[in-house]
Amino acid sequence: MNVAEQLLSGILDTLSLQVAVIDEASSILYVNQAWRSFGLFYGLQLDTDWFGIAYLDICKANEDTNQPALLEGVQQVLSGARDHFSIDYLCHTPTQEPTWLTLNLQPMQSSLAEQGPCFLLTLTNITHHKQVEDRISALTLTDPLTGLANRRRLEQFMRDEWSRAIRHQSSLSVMMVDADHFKQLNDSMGHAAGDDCLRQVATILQGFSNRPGDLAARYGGEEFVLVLGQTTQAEAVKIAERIRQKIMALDIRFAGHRLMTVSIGIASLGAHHAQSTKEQPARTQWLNFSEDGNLLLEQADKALYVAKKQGRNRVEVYDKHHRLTVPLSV
Ligand SMILES: Nc1nc2c(ncn2[C@@H]2O[C@H](COP(=O)(O)OP(=O)(O)OP(=O)(O)O)[C@@H](O)[C@H]2O)c(=O)[nH]1
Repeated sequence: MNVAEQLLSGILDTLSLQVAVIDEASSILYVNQAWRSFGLFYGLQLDTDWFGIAYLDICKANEDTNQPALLEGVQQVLSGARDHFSIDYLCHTPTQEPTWLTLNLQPMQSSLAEQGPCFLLTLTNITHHKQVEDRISALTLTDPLTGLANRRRLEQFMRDEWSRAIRHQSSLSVMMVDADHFKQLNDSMGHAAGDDCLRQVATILQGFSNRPGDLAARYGGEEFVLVLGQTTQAEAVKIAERIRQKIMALDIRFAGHRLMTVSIGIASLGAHHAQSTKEQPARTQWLNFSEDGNLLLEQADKALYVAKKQGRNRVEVYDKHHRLTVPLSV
């Protein structure tokens, strides 16, 4: 090795990036030290002979990399169908915490006379970057005051739960919970005490969001939403009553001796919304609901409005006061 070759080899072995060079048949021609070291996590020795092993075979033998998008991308670069391929994947080794890697593959500028075209393959550890991304994404979906889901998260969740309920023809209930006379509470106790009350209401709602299909969210101001998957209207009414009682039991008094209470509006998607007719069987009607979870939120809000009008500190359901007007697109 001349000086330049020694330096180059030193540079490649100093990189924390895993580097390999493969040929058109995906056979490995070279791996650097970081690549060998990562092999240790799979129980391989540092002096494992990688030369000649087909990289695509390694990918196919491993659950993390045996995915159509990855295999196809690699094959496309090797066949010249594309000039670059990159993919992120989660890598599980037997001895290490799961690691996120970015795979990059591209043809090299120079090729070896006897090997034909060569391709540079790099694997970059992006675990830290992914963790930060997850934290940021969690923050953008959380209400900072109460720690509940925020409106953006609620809207995502509603879309998913709505389509799940339609797909499985299961029930789904949504309740809108609004603190009564909260302006007065703020005015008499101060904004900080108001914030504390909102946190206490949030804790109670969170306590009723126990299953994967449930979500407690702050809708805005002193208004909250509780989504209850696979919950009928009758069940939701019972839960809402318990919530109303629990909030009264906090015994928060303001403006003289007024007790803090909440009004609750409920809307549900359930079998009774899709009664069959001669012309159209129930199933067809169900599937004809527009794919929009916002409908339930709007209906719950209307029921809440009725609860407020009827004197507050009460639970109202949407279809008790309104005929359902879900459009059936026939
Ligand atoms: N402390 C506190 N108050 C808030 C927050 N967000 C909204 N509010 C207050 O909540 C009050 C809501 O007042 P209104 O919309 O008039 O409703 P209300 O007084 O509860 O009356 P009803 O809903 O009709 O019973 C306003 O005074 C807002 O300033 C918050 O994050 N913290």
